[in-house]
Amino acid sequence: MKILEASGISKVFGGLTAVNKVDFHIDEHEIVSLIGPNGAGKTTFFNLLTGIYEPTEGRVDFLGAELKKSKPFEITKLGMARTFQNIRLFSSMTVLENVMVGQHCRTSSSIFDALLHLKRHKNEELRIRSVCEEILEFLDLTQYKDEIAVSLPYGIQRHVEIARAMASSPRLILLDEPAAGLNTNEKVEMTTLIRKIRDRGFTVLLIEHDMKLVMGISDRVAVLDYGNKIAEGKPEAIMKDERVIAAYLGKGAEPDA
Ligand SMILES: Nc1ncnc2c1ncn2[C@@H]1O[C@H](COP(=O)(O)OP(=O)(O)OP(=O)(O)O)[C@@H](O)[C@H]1O
Repeated sequence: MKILEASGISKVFGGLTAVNKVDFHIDEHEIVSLIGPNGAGKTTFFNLLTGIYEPTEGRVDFLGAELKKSKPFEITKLGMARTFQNIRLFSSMTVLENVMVGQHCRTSSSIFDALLHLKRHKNEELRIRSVCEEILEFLDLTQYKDEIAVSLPYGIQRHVEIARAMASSPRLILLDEPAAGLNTNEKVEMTTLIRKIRDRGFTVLLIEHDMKLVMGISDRVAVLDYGNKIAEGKPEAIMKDERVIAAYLGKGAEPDA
């Protein structure tokens, strides 16, 4: 089942076409990677999917309905969560608190319930805490739950960001360069984590520059170059695609170099 579909989407900034008439879809439970050289339009494409930008033309359908002028928080509520290229954790909060923020869009008690310390709010708090503790357990992060998130190693912080995305109970998780800044061991752990979240039932779309990770984990890979989708297919086919090699990897380069 198609969970997300972009049909002919473009984004023009002044005179620059950052994304040009791109068709794209992702099926439920797939892991799909979006690759391309610097400036190819990957982040802009993510921003179009998540409501940060409105397409200049084309449309995006998520779970069968068009995302027309939807704001990012509305899209999160619909079931799409994302992480960012630069880690965005709350600096004064613990790991558990950061993850609990992710559940915010699923709460039903109001600010007044909280201010008045109503039982409804307390029960909600307990429910959120238990959901988030389970996510931390699932991602082997329980030992860090009371630590200040930003004091932890970079690799762990990236896992916490993904835990926070999971906490909004999304159908689709978008990961923007999850392996950026990670060392070799951390990249292996990240690969394991992404597989694990897919096996739990999530659908994953990632932007990633690390070819080893991309080719090892993806069911499908889409390639952007100067805003155009120049190739799409299984990793083995993408690695051999002449246009991809020329555009992205440089002629004669090995994809896992
Ligand atoms: N807000 C903006 N205003 C004007 N131009 C922009 C804006 N955002 C991106 N661009 C331009 O659009 C093009 C695509 O940029 P984008 O950041 O989407 O590429 P990318 O593939 O994500 O690159 P990278 O891999 O370096 O993150 C670039 O030429 C960039 O300079």
